[in-house]
Amino acid sequence: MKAVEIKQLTKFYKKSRGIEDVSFSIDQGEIFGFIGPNGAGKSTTIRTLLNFIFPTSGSAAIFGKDIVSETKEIKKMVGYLPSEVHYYDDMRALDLLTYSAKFQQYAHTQRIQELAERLQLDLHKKIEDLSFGNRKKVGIIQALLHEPKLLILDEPTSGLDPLMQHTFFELLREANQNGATIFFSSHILSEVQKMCDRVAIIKEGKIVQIDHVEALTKNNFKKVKLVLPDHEADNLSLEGIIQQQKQGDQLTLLYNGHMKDLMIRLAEMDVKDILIEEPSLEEVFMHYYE
Ligand SMILES: Nc1ncnc2c1ncn2[C@@H]1O[C@H](COP(=O)(O)OP(=O)(O)OP(=O)(O)O)[C@@H](O)[C@H]1O
Repeated sequence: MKAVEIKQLTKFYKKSRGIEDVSFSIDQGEIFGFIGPNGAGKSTTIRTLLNFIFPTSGSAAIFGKDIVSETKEIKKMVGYLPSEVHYYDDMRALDLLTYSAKFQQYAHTQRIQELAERLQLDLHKKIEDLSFGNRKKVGIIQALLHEPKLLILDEPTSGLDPLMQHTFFELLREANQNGATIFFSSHILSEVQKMCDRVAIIKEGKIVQIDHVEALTKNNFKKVKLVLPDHEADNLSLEGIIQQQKQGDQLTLLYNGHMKDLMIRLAEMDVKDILIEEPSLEEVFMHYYE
């Protein structure tokens, strides 16, 4: 059974497009990245999965349960961190989390304390007195508290300082080692590259690519840095060059053609130095959006 199975899911807000014909699945135990620019449809997908909004057509299941008719069962298995955390401002963080734990039928006072300590959150402050980042920590604790089988995280690191991001990723890895599946939506590609096994790229409401992070960055593309003398041209024309940029005496190419063709072309040139490396997910990703 898949942790998440989405089949031709479509959501229109009246006439405007949210997502269209989205299909993919996430295996149990996977850390799955979901990336795309603003307005691509990441939150719409997540909100539909959690039954906050109804699909226009298509279907999806979480651990075999239908997202519309069996949402109650799904909620027990899912920890959700929204991109923006809104709470009752007048409550203390501790009271809110204790209330939330009771709601989930979990009396986990010790776990609340433990997570708050690791995230350096003062539980005795009122929500309204917490900074954006500290509110986010309340959301993280709430999502992790009942040790859910699936964690759905929408832009989870926004507002966290680098040290806290590190702690947060540690907590996620621990949850994953204990069996949790993680669905990680983000537009910060470096963190998706660091955390995720596979990634789906969404653009204008449609999935444009699904692959292993490693395959996306390793198999298809190479980043080629050439140092050229002044008399060489500022650009290179060769099939397979996706992008090129000249800075000083350095020409950087994003290339997905045959290596041999590139070698033959370079052999005709006066190349002073060359470096061939794997592009970052960001460099590959940007290409999908041009
Ligand atoms: N409540 C709504 N009413 C009408 N249109 C909406 C609504 N919510 C989202 N949309 C539209 O649906 C599309 C997808 O938006 P969505 O918020 O899912 O994108 P996103 O990938 O999460 O973007 P971001 O990274 O900015 O959060 C956008 O064109 C957006 O304008």
